[in-house]
Amino acid sequence: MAFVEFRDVRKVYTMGEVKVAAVDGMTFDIEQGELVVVVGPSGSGKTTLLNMLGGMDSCTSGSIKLDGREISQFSAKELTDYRRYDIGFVFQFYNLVQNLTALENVELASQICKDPLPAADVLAQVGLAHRMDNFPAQLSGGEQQRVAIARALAKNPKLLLCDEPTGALDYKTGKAILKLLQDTCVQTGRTVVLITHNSAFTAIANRVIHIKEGKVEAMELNDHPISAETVEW
Ligand SMILES: Nc1ncnc2c1ncn2[C@@H]1O[C@H](COP(=O)(O)OP(=O)(O)OP(=O)(O)O)[C@@H](O)[C@H]1O
Repeated sequence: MAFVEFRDVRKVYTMGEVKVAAVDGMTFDIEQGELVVVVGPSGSGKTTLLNMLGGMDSCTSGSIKLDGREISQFSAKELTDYRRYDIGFVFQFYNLVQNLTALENVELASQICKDPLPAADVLAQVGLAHRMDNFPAQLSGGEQQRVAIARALAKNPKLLLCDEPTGALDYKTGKAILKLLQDTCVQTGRTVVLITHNSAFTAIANRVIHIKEGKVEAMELNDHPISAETVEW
């Protein structure tokens, strides 16, 4: 049994008379400790896939399992617990609380989960030991994204889900964030899923899932991922 199992998953949105199959029969596995890049053009269903995996949206049919548990059958209460305890999210636009310091932003997440990691330690891990008492407005975009990553990691989640985490950053800063996500995966064994439209990112992954028009077009395993430091786009 794989750590994550997607089996013939569909998500159909209905808008009046029109039905859109955002995810149209996807099947794939993810193993624990992998850095997975899900790549596909705009509108191919990446965010929908991530939202279902993260328990933010339900599937119309099919089966989604994480660590042997059938997410797709969860009640609303079970989904709340799943999002709270099992999943760390990183979004393109950081979503930090502006009137809390970096440390307080991370502590906020720790407060809602069972087995958090110490907020200050995680901030140090992402290279922000010297910026803990700063407010988001006093931090650069890359630093804010590091706080957001620390916030997600402090929950000690089973899965770290990242939706275009470098989308709002310049080239150099984006690369540093990719490196941080790759290091997190290699050094802590955390399973990281990153969605992107940038096919250059596939070179750093252990597993690449190519999606197109709501379907898995191809899946590759990469025995020798390159360091995020050397990736070019
Ligand atoms: N809540 C919704 N209601 C109706 N249609 C939706 C909804 N969410 C997504 N869709 C449609 O489903 C399809 C897939 O969308 P999704 O956001 O998953 O793609 P994406 O690959 O993440 O795109 P992008 O890279 O542009 O964010 C699109 O055609 C989109 O318009």
